[in-house]
Amino acid sequence: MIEDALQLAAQGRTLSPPNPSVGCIIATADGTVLGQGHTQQAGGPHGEVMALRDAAARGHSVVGATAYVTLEPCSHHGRTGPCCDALVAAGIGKVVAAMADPNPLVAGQGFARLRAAGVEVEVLAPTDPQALAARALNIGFFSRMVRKTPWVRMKVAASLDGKTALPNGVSQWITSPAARADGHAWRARASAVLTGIGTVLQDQPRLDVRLVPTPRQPHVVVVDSGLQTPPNASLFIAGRAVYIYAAAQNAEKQRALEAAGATVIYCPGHHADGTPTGKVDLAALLRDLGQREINEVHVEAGHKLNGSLVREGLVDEFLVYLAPLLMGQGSGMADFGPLTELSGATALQFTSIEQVGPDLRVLAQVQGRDQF
Ligand SMILES: NC(=O)C1=CN([C@@H]2O[C@H](COP(=O)(O)OP(=O)(O)OC[C@H]3O[C@@H](n4cnc5c(N)ncnc54)[C@H](OP(=O)(O)O)[C@@H]3O)[C@@H](O)[C@H]2O)C=CC1
Ligand SMILES: Nc1c(N[C@@H]2O[C@H](COP(=O)(O)O)[C@@H](O)[C@H]2O)[nH]c(=O)[nH]c1=O
Repeated sequence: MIEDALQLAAQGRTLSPPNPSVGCIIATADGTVLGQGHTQQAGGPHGEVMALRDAAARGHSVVGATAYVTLEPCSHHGRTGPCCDALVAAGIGKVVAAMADPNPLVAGQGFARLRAAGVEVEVLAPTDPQALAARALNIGFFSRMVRKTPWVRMKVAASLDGKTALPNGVSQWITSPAARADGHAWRARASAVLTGIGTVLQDQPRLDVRLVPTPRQPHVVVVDSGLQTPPNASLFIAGRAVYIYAAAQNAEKQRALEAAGATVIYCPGHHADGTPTGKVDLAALLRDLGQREINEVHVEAGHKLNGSLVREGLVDEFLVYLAPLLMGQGSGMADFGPLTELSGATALQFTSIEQVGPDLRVLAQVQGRDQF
């Protein structure tokens, strides 16, 4: 049942940010499903309430039934009322949860509230594969709650020899239409797509989700020290937030970009001795995005910004599409270093390798990054 609830939660993942997506199945002891649902858009009902409504719509009583949930039911008043109270009021007899909510404001209180109301509570062990899957599903939300910064996933489209652009800047297209559509599905689950001014000027990208259906477009974040983003750039799309992070103020350029719909944020970097770097402070940028309720950041940038993000230890996960091409000369994935010892290399752990069309999709996490 938790497996099915996880699938429901996955369906809500593009919809729910900044909330976590929770799947819920209400069933009898013999496994008959009475109702099911997943979290709707922010401000809308959570998975538990959707499942209770589904059961009511089907004419089922849920008194004494078991609710299988992918996350500890909430116990606080946020944009909606506490799910615990809704489950108790409906007469649910038992809750089986994949994991506790790591949000320090919630952790354990949902279970305590249910138990206090006489509901039996069972929680999977944190090492259970389904508990791990539940954590991965909402990793951006948990990151924001616990670390106060988003989960950063760097997407790269490269040739087999690791090149992301030719020396003249040309990079479209290295990967196949199937891999690009898959990339859009990953954009869709992110709260924001982050890029650098080099990519904006070279590619004129849109960085939206249009190759797969989506109920919501991610915001766009541009790292642009000198406010060089053209006000007529293709990434300005009606109704979508564009955040431009700059290192120095320029009132005239700021006005033009704000007129185009951007929010301009000054975020200058400093060397250890306090002198300005002239570049955007990337760690501060991520903290600021956390405060703006950004859960997952999907990076699609060139080798320079990618290099800074890796060098500063700000990347959690890599989503790399490898095309069956050799490009020889050109830009790599991330310019950092040079290292003199292999012990200084960023150690990763492959978490998934799949073929997408003619390309390979490799997912790798920086070792230890999900230990929070
Ligand atoms: N195959 C792929 O997956 C992709 C390929 N590309 C290709 O990459 C190329 C562009 O690469 P690139 O020029 O590196 O572009 P980037 O997108 O990496 O942007 C780099 C710029 O970001 C700005 N920046 C601001 N703060 C920082 C910081 N702290 N650290 C690093 N950079 C910072 C700098 O400009 P400033 O100082 O002015 O702010 C820098 O020049 C294009 O050819 C494009 O087609 C791009 C994306 C994906
Ligand atoms: N070249 C390359 C990619 N490049 C990325 O896609 C961006 C263009 O996005 P959009 O304007 O929304 O289509 C571009 O600026 C760069 O970030 N992506 C891929 O999946 N495969 C590829 O071969």
